[in-house]
Amino acid sequence: MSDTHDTWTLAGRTLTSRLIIGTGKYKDAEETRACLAASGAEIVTVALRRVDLKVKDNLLSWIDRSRYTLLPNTAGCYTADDAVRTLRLARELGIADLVKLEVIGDPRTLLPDNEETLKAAKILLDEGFVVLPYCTDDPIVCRKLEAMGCAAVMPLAAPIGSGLGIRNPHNIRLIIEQAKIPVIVDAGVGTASDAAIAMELGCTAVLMNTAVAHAQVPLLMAEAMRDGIVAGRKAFRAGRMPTRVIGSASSPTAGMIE
Ligand SMILES: CC(=O)[C@@H](O)[C@H](O)COP(=O)(O)O
Repeated sequence: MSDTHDTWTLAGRTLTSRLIIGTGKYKDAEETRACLAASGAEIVTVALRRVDLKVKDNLLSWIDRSRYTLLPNTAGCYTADDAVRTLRLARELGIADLVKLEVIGDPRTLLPDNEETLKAAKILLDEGFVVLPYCTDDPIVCRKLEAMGCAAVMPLAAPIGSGLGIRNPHNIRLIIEQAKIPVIVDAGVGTASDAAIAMELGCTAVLMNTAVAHAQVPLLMAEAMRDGIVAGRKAFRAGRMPTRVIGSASSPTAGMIE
């Protein structure tokens, strides 16, 4: 079955790739560009606070804006005020109105601060930003973010950079069941099977960075993630067979030679 028509929509954009990729932690510009291309991603996210705007050859300049939709993010922000200020700056620089809101609650775990995230989301939505918030895998927080008008919800799989994979598939399932907007698993994916599981659960897309950038061979992992997401999505659409605890013969038993 062709995947050509299995598109999804985010804030009015029609997208084919269900992988959103980060741009941090790569060795250099060449590796960044090669991995982005190999991942097949159409949206790439950039941590605004880590871009050195004083330098001409900065991370932003490595990204072909005619090819990718740029999703500025607020990585490194610990309060709603910080995040809002950072995104206002992005708007002034003409970077984008489609933004990933990330407000971190603690430098050790890098877990999101939901209270500050909700506060920042309200301000940003009032100012006309299209907000994609990173949050815990909490169905209630996701419901509130959706009700406020966020364009998607992005619950974590596990802490940023942990590579632990989906820690609570049950919560992700609950979030998907209730959501009328895209559910994008963000952070903590470690390998292609994690991304496939996210898609098999019914997520709309997956956002990742470290699993590719810190793989032994990042380029190969970028391809593996691309393929894992396609496989997981196909499996979701195909529908898993009913599981059973006892065996069932693969070949028909009728007419079997005695
Ligand atoms: C790139 C980005 O936005 C990160 O803050 C994000 O949450 C990705 O997490 P991983 O690095 O664990 O994939």
